[in-house]
Amino acid sequence: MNSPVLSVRNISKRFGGIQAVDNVSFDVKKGEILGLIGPNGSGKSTLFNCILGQLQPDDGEVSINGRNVSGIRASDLNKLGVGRTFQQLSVFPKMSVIDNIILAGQEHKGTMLSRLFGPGDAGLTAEAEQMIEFFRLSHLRDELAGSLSYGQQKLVDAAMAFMAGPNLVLLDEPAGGVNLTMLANLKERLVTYNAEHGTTFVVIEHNMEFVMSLCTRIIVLAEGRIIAEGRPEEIQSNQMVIDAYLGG
Ligand SMILES: Nc1ncnc2c1ncn2[C@@H]1O[C@H](COP(=O)(O)OP(=O)(O)OP(=O)(O)O)[C@@H](O)[C@H]1O
Repeated sequence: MNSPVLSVRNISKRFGGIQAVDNVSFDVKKGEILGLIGPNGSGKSTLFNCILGQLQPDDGEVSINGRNVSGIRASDLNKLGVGRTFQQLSVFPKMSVIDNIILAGQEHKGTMLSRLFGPGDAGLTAEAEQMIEFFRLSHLRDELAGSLSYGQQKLVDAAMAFMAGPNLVLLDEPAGGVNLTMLANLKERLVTYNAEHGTTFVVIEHNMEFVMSLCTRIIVLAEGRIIAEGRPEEIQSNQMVIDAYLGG
């Protein structure tokens, strides 16, 4: 089957007088790492939230693996193997790293009340242990998530998103506030996961070095519209993109 993992068709979203996303369409194929870049306020997060069912678009349609998911609840998207990370960290600071990751697994499996009941097991410990090892967090397994450095918490956040056993992961500014050593680690882990599992990523990012070296394709948004699309090297030499974003 050749249908794209993610298909976005004519998505528009307005907030009062602001056209945050304006008739945006694109497809993402299995195994692609797509970067979504653009100036502050260009509509990247709004587009993510429309894709993930956290905002209802005014127009347009989103399909995942050929299935129209417009109007679907965010929690049901998890069950389709869609993971996400947020611009703001979503770890529970007073819980250990392992418990945060197990809990994320419970949520992805649709245990809606898991956050109220706290971490049980639900057969997820072994999976969580593997995820901890994969993200090289074993030495921090039992530490409270809130005691970790910001970069380490971002890795925990990523591990949580990956507990969906995802086909598709949307990462919202994974590099934001992360130091250089951690960044290299994060990028290497994402590339390895992509190569080993064929997982598709869509990444919003302002760190150009990170996004250009991580992604196989880049889409540039400005004022809610796609102004360019191409390979990283094409985007970096695109005059319209330099004028609208990279040049500043
Ligand atoms: N809930 C909201 N209510 C009103 N306006 C909003 C809302 N969310 C976003 N906007 C506006 O929509 C536009 C697009 O914002 P959005 O956050 O999607 O941009 P962005 O590209 O993700 O920005 P950044 O890079 O700063 O995160 C902005 O003008 C923003 O002020």
